[in-house]
Amino acid sequence: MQPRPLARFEGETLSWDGAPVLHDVTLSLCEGERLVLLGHSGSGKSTLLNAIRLKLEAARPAPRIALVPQDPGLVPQLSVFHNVWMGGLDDRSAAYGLLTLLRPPARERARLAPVIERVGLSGFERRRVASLSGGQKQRTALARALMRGGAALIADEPVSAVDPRQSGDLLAALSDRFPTMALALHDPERARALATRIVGLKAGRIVFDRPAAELSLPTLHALYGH
Ligand SMILES: Nc1ncnc2c1ncn2[C@@H]1O[C@H](COP(=O)(O)OP(=O)(O)OP(=O)(O)O)[C@@H](O)[C@H]1O
Repeated sequence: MQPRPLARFEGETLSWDGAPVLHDVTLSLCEGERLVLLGHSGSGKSTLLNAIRLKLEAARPAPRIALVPQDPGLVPQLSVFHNVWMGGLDDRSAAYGLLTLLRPPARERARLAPVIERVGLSGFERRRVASLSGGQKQRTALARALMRGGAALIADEPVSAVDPRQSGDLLAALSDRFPTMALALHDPERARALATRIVGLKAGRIVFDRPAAELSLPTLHALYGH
């Protein structure tokens, strides 16, 4: 049986405020795929991820999705624990949310502990996000997505601020958790290791959309040439 497309584009132009960014986009994201977008800064990776998110949100029934935006959208005044906990906010009542904000119950701390450990932030639970390094903030955002879970993950350069040794391990944690993923990455080697399919963007277009195993590193690096 063919995998089911969760999002599909047929010759679409993707724009911001009427200004086209990507032309003639034909693409689908199917269940079970790990789709990685590669291309120069400004080539439209975030634009395409945003369009994929909108398609997923518009589907009926809409799949549960987790997001790791480029600007991670953490609440800096709150602790690591609270920011991660917010990944599951809409699974709980408002009253329970308020209670947890005021005084995290032990069972909630225990529930989050494995996720916080998975991203290497054990011991940082009580630290305010404002006081963290860029990489620690990014790991907090990844833990929030892992906490949320869902059918699909959309992540925009989710490991850009962590060191290369950790980034492979963090991407593995994401692919263990999410059956379907669409990610922007900037590292062709990481992309090849993670992706089932890679989409290359250049000069306002998709220049290739192929299984990762069929793409050589020189082909991927050529995206960044002039
Ligand atoms: N929210 C937005 N509102 C208006 N224009 C936007 C918005 N986001 C992106 N753009 C524009 O779309 C074009 C492509 O940007 P986009 O962020 O999609 O590229 P990118 O490949 O993700 O870049 P980077 O690697 O630097 O994040 C740029 O010209 C950018 O100014």
